[in-house]
Amino acid sequence: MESDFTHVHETPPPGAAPDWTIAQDWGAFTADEHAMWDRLFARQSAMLPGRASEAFLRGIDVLKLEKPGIPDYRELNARLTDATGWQVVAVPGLVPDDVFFDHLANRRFPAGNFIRTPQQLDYLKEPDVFHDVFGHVPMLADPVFADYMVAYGEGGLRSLKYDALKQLARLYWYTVEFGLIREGGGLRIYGAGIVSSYAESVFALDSDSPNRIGFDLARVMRTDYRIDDFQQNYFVIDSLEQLLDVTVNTDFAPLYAANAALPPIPIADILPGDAVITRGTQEYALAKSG
Ligand SMILES: C[C@H](O)[C@H](O)[C@H]1CNc2nc(N)[nH]c(=O)c2N1
Ligand SMILES: N[C@@H](Cc1ccccc1)C(=O)O
Ligand SMILES: [Fe+2]
Repeated sequence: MESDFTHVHETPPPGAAPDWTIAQDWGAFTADEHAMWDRLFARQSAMLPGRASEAFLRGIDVLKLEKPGIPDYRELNARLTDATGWQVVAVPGLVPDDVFFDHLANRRFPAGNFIRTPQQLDYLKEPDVFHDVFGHVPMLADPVFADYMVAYGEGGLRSLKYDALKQLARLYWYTVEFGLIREGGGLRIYGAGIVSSYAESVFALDSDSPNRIGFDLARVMRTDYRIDDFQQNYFVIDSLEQLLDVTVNTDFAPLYAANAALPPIPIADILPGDAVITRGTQEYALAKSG
């Protein structure tokens, strides 16, 4: 998951290329860092069958992510490129928005080249290699989702021309990071921010606290989100094909303009036009707000 503040200075840190990439230097990861990956992988992969979308589970399999240790991108990218032409590139952390979008538009997924400490086990502010590679990369092995991510990158670069970054970031947040999908007669998870979190993988499907609302493009692009706690809303797509078709075949420019003239939708609100799957109690968020 990415945080709200991204680098405002445009120059890459020392040792990084102009596109902010660095060598993964896989040999430099310590036994403890590999052990942290294995601990996180074991916990998530034990609880995701039946919860994560089939596309996600297929990606884990195709990319052989069950192999112990932090994946070596030389091996991972050979499989990923075979599947959809994507590759993972190492970056030191959050990169500027335009740099991020350009990578996606060129089928390069930027992954943080560090792993969380035991103290950060259940939450950290910046995306580490576990969130990025375990959370995001399996979906990039799915051809439809892989095409969505390229289109998103291109759309991101376009959104900067309309000063509509915030609207586009909401689309990313409610799909790529925290998306749910109808599957097998129920709901499954495809969002990376959920699958990389044990607690939210339970909360997103089982809790009666959050709203679960059928995906609607214009509505999602107006809806604020949390960056520091479980989501109060989850949006549900019918299929990855639906997500790709709707976003690629809609010209966002008129949407950007229309939404800019309207106030953001408060996080927990449900609108009359919403396709409501769960009208949440928001008890979790209310309890946390004290
Ligand atoms: C969409 C928006 O630009 C978003 O915050 C980007 C910014 N920079 C990033 N940088 C990295 N490395 N990873 C990310 O997920 C993001 N997200
Ligand atoms: N259709 C969007 C581009 C886009 C495609 C797919 C995902 C997100 C954005 C536009 O007109 O800008
Ligand atoms: Fe993320």
